[in-house]
Amino acid sequence: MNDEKLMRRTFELAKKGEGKVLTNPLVGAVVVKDGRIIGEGYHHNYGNIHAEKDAFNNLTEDAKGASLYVNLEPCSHQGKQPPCVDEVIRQGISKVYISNLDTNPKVDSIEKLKGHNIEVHSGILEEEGKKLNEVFFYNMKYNRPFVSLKYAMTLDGKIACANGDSKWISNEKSREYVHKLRSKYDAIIVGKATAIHDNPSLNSRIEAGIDPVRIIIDSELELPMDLKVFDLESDKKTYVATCSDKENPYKADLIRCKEKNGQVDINDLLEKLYAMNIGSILVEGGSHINNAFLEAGLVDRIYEFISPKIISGERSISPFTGKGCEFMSDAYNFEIEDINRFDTDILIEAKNVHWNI
Ligand SMILES: NC(=O)C1=CN([C@@H]2O[C@H](COP(=O)(O)OP(=O)(O)OC[C@H]3O[C@@H](n4cnc5c(N)ncnc54)[C@H](OP(=O)(O)O)[C@@H]3O)[C@@H](O)[C@H]2O)C=CC1
Ligand SMILES: Nc1c(N[C@@H]2O[C@H](COP(=O)(O)O)[C@@H](O)[C@H]2O)[nH]c(=O)[nH]c1=O
Ligand SMILES: [Zn+2]
Repeated sequence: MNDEKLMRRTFELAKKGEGKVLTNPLVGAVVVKDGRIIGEGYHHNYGNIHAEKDAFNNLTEDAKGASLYVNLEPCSHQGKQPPCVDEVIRQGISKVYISNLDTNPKVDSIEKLKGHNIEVHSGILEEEGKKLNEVFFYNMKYNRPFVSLKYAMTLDGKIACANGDSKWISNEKSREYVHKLRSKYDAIIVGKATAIHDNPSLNSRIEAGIDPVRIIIDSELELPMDLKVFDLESDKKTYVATCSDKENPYKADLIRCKEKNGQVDINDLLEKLYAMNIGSILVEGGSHINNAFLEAGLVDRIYEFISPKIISGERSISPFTGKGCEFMSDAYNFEIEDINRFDTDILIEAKNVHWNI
């Protein structure tokens, strides 16, 4: 087994924590002795034991003289968990292989490991490791949640007919993929009109799906009481983000936000969500909410499903509304990251050029 293969195994293990580690990183660890794996582990969920400790707990033999493969530099600070670096030293590990250094300013363990005569090799599959933990690295660098927009659009660039009907634009395979996306994101946001018109459940309806926290943006507390999101069996909560100071009429908690031009201030909402430990958000429309995020410079990625249908019409709804750019030089710039087919649909994933990790 070579180093890259073992590092890939740490990635696989790390992914088991997807949707559960919140603002923590996804981390997997493998302990190898004489060419054999003698322990594996991962960071299961926020606040819980770290990957290295989990791997040591699963050892089938003594780790003295073994090598540790871990996709992120072992932590060196006392957080919700004790520093992993001390446990690595205590176990008698002789070599540590790392994909990415931890950009958490509290973490700095390389010199300590070397000081204990432990050989350290970092940067193994560094780019893959970064991609795996892009949300964590983004959170560390920008101190706010990572935001993706998702919408399904016709060939002529519409997300709904003029009367608001949009069921369905994308096909079943595309919609199933959205449930996988929902499992990966900590929270999902929709606007008031989408909540009223579509009455969505905003959960993840696939096998082993993980529900995100649900947030509806409703400035004046004017939603009907019988929405599905208010009566959902889920281990995650539904919130209504508002700038009204009226009493809460809903079977859901309120997130009271600042007001901007008579509506919910999106920047303030994101600050509050980050303080609630929400590291990643999937915004599922509609066009006013999408536009509010775009204009606030808060769209980090777009998942655009395109379905080969045309509805035309001046009043049918586009993915983004608002005044729009006056000149092409004012356009928001994105970079295509990936293109995939789901039967008859295609999915374009595009990243805003304005961030990097
Ligand atoms: N094909 C697709 O992928 C999707 C299609 N859709 C379709 O889109 C349509 C709904 O879109 P749309 O009408 O644009 O409505 P939205 O769902 O975007 O909701 C807009 C409302 O959100 C409230 N709001 C609160 N704060 C803000 C803010 N800062 N900026 C903007 N809005 C704010 C406003 O009402 P208030 O101030 O009173 O609270 C506003 O009228 C539906 O027909 C739906 O079917 C929706 C999602 C996905
Ligand atoms: N999950 C993880 C690490 N996470 C690091 O520790 C921080 C969280 O610490 P705590 O509050 O104690 O859970 C997190 O921000 C990141 O820097 N480190 C590791 O050695 N291995 C792990 O598996
Ligand atoms: Zn740790």
